[in-house]
Amino acid sequence: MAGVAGRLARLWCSGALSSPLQVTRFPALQLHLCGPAMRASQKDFENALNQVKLLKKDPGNEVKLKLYALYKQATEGPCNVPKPGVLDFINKAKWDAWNALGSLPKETARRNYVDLVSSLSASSESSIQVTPAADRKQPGSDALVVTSQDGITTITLNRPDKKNALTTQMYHDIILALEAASKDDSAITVLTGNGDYYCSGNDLTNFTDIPPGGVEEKARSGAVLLRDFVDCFIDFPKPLVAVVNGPAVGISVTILGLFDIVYATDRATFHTPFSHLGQSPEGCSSYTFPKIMGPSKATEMLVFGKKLTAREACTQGLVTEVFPDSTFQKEVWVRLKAYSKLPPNAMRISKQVIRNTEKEKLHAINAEESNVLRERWLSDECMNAVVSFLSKKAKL
Ligand SMILES: CCCCCCCCCC/C=C/CC(=O)SCCNC(=O)CCNC(=O)[C@H](O)C(C)(C)COP(=O)(O)OP(=O)(O)OC[C@H]1O[C@@H](n2cnc3c(N)ncnc32)[C@H](O)[C@@H]1OP(=O)(O)O
Repeated sequence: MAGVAGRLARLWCSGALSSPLQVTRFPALQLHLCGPAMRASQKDFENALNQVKLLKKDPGNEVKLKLYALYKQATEGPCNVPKPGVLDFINKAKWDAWNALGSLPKETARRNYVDLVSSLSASSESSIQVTPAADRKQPGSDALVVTSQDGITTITLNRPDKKNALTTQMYHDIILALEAASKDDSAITVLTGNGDYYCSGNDLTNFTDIPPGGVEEKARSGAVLLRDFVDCFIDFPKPLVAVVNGPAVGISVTILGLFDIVYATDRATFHTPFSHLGQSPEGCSSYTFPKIMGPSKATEMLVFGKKLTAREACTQGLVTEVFPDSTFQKEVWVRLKAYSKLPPNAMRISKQVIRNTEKEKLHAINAEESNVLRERWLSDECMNAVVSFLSKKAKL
């Protein structure tokens, strides 16, 4: 990521972004390239600084790095701090982006910052998917699709190119979708994935999006988000079904212990490589997995990262039933449509009778797991694993 941002920033400085394609992608540059010395006043710059806080859509890490670099260049001039160590990957990415601006004059950096923010504000206003976080009722992006039909609300993870890895926005949106589904008139709620994967777990680029408070602050807010996310599954009042359409990794596996039914294609696998990633179990799996499959099988999965096939997961009790991939969708949906016609109140009450005795305990376990993980995220073991993945040196 640092490389891409650095290359982008270097191109920007060199004026090479003047081709029609690049001007379309960064419309703000058009102003900068076509007019001689269009100046940005200090007031324009301050307005842009305020505007950036009001962006409705997360512009992504590359753009944020660029904003950071331009801000530093505009306020302090060329990069004047020592290069961070190789393991300090977030500060190094920021340093790279700033350093790549070379001797770009402060005034030009200010102008570019103002133009970039104004292009972001324009595209953010024209996006119909986005609503302010505070009153967001629908998913904030198309990475999550929620449909309701035949008494079933289906929440579909929709980032097939990224194996449905969960961004922070998606955690928020799943929370909102579950809250809405708990109150709508559907009888059953389903979580599934689009594409060949069910879900590859936490999106590891979540680790690169560091707030001004630094990594500690990120770990703290990550732990709160994790806890809120898992709490929603613990409290979900209606039958909750996972339709596992392909391999599942990390948190998408651990929360299965909180589902009422798990249907899986025979192509699915179940993998919780927490030790490999320097992390520790979440989703209440430290409690549900030993309970479901016994402590030693749970240890193989959660401590040693043993990957289970769908049939193994079914034998261990994590999966309810396995279907041949060729008939998976058809068989599962016929089954679910039939179940959704059962009296909804009776189903809800029966679920609660089955689950309620454990709720308090599960909330306490969730809180503890989230705290432990917060510490883990700050460990060298975890940081090294994330760096390895992001620099394409490691895969599971
Ligand atoms: C302090 C931070 C807090 C943030 C907020 C946290 C809130 C809660 C956190 C809860 C914690 C959960 C723990 C976990 O879930 S651990 C599991 C994490 N997942 C992984 O480690 C999987 C990593 N991915 C892989 O190993 C492989 O991609 C794969 C899944 C085995 C698939 O391999 P395959 O060769 O088939 O496909 P590609 O690798 O080419 O993947 C296609 C593209 O998708 C990108 N990808 C896939 N998975 C992820 C992921 N988890 N995070 C980010 N990106 C992912 C992959 O990079 C490819 O992208 P590209 O096309 O741009 O190269």
